[in-house]
Amino acid sequence: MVRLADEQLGWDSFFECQLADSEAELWRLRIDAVHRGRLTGLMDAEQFEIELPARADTAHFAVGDWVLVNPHTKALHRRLDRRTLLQRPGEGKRPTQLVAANVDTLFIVASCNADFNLARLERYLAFANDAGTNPVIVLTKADVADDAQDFARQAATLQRGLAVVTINARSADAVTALRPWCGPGSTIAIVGSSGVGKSTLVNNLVASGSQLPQQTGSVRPSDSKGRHTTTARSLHAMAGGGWVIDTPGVRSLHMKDLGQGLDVLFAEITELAPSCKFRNCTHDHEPGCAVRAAVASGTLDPDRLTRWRKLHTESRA
Ligand SMILES: Nc1nc2c(ncn2[C@@H]2O[C@H](COP(=O)(O)OP(=O)(O)OP(=O)(O)O)[C@@H](O)[C@H]2O)c(=O)[nH]1
Ligand SMILES: [Zn+2]
Repeated sequence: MVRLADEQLGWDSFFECQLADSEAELWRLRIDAVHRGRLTGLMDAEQFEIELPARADTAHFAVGDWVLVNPHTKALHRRLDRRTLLQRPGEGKRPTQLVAANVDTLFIVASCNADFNLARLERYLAFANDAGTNPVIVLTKADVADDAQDFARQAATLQRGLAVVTINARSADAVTALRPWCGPGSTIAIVGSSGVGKSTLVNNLVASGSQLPQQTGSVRPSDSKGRHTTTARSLHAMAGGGWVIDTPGVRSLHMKDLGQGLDVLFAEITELAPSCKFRNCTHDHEPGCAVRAAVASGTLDPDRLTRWRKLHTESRA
C-alpha cells in the first residue's frame, strides 16, 4: 500500500497547533464522505469508518474536515477548527448546509461562449471570498472560442489580483495550467454552471499516472444494511498530488450573508463608501454620494454598481 503522509492529505501547522499534548496519540483523519448517519475519513491512504456518539448529527461535518479519533475504537474525539468553510444557506427554514471544509482554492469554471456571464462569476467570487478560499477563474472551451483572451480580460476586471486561466478542459495542458494551485497537500473545489466542463476537468485532474489509490472512488451507494444512503462523498486524489472536492451541494447557490465576500469582491466600491456624505449610503439617490460621483466621472463601471446593488440587496434579504 502507498503510504500517504498527513501532509499529503493537507495536514499542516494550522492543524498541528490545535493539538493538546494529550491528543498526540490520536489519529488524524480527513473526512472524505459525509452520509446521513455515518462519516468516513482517510489516513495513510486508507478509509476508516468513524464511530459517532449516539445522536451525533453528521450535518455538522463537511468533506475536507480534519477530525481526531481514538486509534483503537475509531471513536470520534473532536473536529479541528477549519481554515476555510464553503457553505450554502438552506432553502426556506432549512439550516445552512456545509459543502466543503479546508478548501485552499476554488476553481470557478465558466466557458468562453455565449453562456459567459459576469454577474454569475461575481456570485461565485462572493461565495469564495466568504468561505475564505482563494478563487481562480477557469475559462474552458478556449479551443473553440474565437478570442478566449477577450473573456479572460473581462473576468480579470471582477476582483483585484484575480487569477484567470483559459484552458481546453479536455487536454492534458489543462492540468499543467492549473498546477500552481494543485500539487501535494493542496485541496481544491470546483463550481460552475451545468455543461461548462467541471466533470471533464475533474476527470482530467484525477486521471492517469496517479500513485495514490483512488479508494474514495469506490464508496458504496448503499450502507451495510443495504439501505440507500445520500452520498456526499467527494474527495478525489489528483494525479499530481493534492485533492479535488466535487460535490453536488455546491452546484446551485443562493446568496445570503455575503457581507464580507462582497466587500472584497467590490473593493473599489467598499473603499469609496466612507467618502459618501451618509454613512449608510446605498449609492442610489443620496446626495454627496462618492460612488455615484465615480460613475459620473467615468472611474467606476456603472454595471458594476448595478450588480453590487443587486447582490447587496439580496445579501440583506
Ligand atoms: N471543446 C471543448 N469541449 C469541452 C471543454 N470542456 C468541456 N467540454 C465538453 O463540454 C461538455 C460538457 O462538459 P462536462 O464536463 O460534462 O460539464 P459539467 O460542468 O460537468 O456539466 P454538469 O455535469 O451538467 O454540471 C462535454 O461534452 C465536454 O466534453 C473544453 O474545454 N473544450
Ligand atoms: Zn454613496
